Amino acid sequence: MPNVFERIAAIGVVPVIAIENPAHAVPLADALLAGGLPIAEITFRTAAAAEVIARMAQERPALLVGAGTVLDRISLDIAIKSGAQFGLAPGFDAEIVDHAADAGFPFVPGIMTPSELSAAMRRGAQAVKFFPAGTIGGPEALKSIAAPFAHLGLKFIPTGGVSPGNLQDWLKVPGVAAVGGTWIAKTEDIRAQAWDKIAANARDAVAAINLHRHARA
Ligand SMILES: O=C(O)C(=O)C[C@H](O)[C@H](O)COP(=O)(O)O
Repeated sequence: MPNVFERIAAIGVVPVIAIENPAHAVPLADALLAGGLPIAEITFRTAAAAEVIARMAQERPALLVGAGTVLDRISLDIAIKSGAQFGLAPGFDAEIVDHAADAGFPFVPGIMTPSELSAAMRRGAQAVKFFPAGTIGGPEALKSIAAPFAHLGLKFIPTGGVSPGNLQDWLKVPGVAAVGGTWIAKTEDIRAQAWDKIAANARDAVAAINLHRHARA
């Protein structure tokens, strides 16, 4: 069984989700699964996050459920208790990274500078979220920042400003395991229960990943 980081890399795209209503958890999971995208990052930006994670984890075990926007130890504990299989944060916080490691919980901290990358690496991170990817300077910025660390095998998940239009450029950067973004399952589409639209977005994203991988094979 591949570990969580390997599973994320195999899927190649992580939908970042802010969902408001726990009743939408299972239909959203089904839309993603129908689109061939068995992963969700449920952010702690809404009060519903823990309940959504719990419902998805219990009722749709085929979905790899991560907790996003984990900004403190309490959220981390709640994420673990709710059944999240991994966690992510937009920034690097050594206390949270250590707490996750102590709990044996796979965690992806956010970084935007070589110093943060270095600190994340020293604390044992295997993968980092490059955030806010577009604003920092796009794929060229990540290429430059990652170059001195390339021999260490660290994996990157650029997030923030990634879209269907630039996804291919991000995937070309060495070390990028997956891309992340909100475009697949937007809060307003979840609110409107636009499950077919979300499934279609998921399908398109998966197709773009596969196209890139076949072109390289
Ligand atoms: O919430 C977090 O923990 C984050 O890391 C932030 C999100 O990943 C970005 O807000 C993505 O935003 P888009 O540019 O709309 O794809």
